[in-house]
Amino acid sequence: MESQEGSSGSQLHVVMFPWLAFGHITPFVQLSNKLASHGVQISFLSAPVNIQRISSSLSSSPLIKIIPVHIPAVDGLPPGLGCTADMSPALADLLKVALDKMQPQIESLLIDLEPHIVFIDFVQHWFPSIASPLIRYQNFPFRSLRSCLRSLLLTNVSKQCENCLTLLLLKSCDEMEGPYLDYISKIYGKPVLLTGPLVPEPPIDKLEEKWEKWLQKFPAKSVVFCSFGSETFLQDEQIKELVLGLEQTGLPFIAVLNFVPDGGGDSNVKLKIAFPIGFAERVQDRGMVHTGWVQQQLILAHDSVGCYVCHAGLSSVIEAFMNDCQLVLLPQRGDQFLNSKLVSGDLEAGVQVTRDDEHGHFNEEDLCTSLLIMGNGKDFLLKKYIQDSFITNFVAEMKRIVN
Ligand SMILES: O=c1ccn([C@@H]2O[C@H](COP(=O)(O)OP(=O)(O)O[C@H]3O[C@H](CO)[C@@H](O)[C@H](O)[C@H]3O)[C@@H](O)[C@H]2O)c(=O)[nH]1
Repeated sequence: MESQEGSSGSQLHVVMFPWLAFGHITPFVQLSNKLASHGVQISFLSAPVNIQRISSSLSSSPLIKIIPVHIPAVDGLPPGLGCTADMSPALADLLKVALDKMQPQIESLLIDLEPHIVFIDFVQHWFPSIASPLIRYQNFPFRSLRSCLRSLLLTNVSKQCENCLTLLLLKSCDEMEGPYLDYISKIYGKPVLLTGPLVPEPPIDKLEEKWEKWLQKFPAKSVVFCSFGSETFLQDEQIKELVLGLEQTGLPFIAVLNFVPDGGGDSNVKLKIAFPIGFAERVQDRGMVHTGWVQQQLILAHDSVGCYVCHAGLSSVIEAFMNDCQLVLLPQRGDQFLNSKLVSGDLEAGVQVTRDDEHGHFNEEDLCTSLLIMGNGKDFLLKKYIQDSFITNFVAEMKRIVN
């Protein structure tokens, strides 16, 4: 444990303000837990509807406080919503409008909280203009914790923001992508602060009985787990190829498939429509298809699971490494393509499914072939002292900046 005092004598206080989507909230939560265990005080801002789930993953440290923020009314946005998981993409755009209307609220919160540093996300383009006169120290990192190296970084940050930001904050480390991080620092002309990969702590809950009973029927490392995170959805045609590819391997599998939240329709019915004829009957003894949330970390940690087919969302990739699962990558959007290239190329720790050049589609053969290939090369993620050193260095850097 680090000293709780910065060299100025006051405790380092960080405000976390992620975009209202769990793919964004999760890494902020993981960073909060790690920083609190190194003596940093955290104020975590989110909509009331997210608080229960956030508090279930935040450690119970007295240094962490969750602060509910009010979602202002916007025409067309039903009251009470505050998370993209519950809404269509059109409503999620209105939620961004609501976020813009939060400026006076956030300004007074900052006056009350007096943080040293605020970590925000890609949507709060207005933040630097309200924060810079208020933050006690004028340097504050401004960047999503997502793995936005590279092209996303260029597109996500508006010019106005880019000029205001003092530092870039990235969920990464030199061991994974050192040369790219140097490149980012160079093209922006700003220092890059690294959190490390934010390897998660093992979950404290137990795997639901339904999954435990099903998984223990199969030998060690034989089951393929397939899922696409919290906000990535396949089209029906690609679902067909995916499940046919899984069938073709002859291996037992769990596939988790979700659909764009549009406020209507039963996902189980949508799933049946997407299946090839006769598929469910043919795989009934060795295949489970599920729609909805699952305990992903616990499934990946199960002895029977040996391979993970996923979208290359960064946390999912790290969780696969942690649990020594082979990785088969099917990136669908944004940084997932870059993560996938990094893992399958530079790190040689997974296999990216071949796609056609025109539409990026894969077929059942492509998936089946990738599933039969192996990868390795991520041992440093399993070494606790290395993971601890990332946060120790990160806290030291923050203290250096605010003093
Ligand atoms: O049924 C589920 C689905 C997800 N998770 C967890 O949710 C997290 C998902 O993480 P990740 O795959 O990184 O995030 P996504 O929300 O799917 O992805 C978004 O956020 C990532 C950065 O965190 C980006 O890399 C992706 O492109 C972006 O889509 C992981 O901890 C999973 O264990 C579950 O526990 N159960």
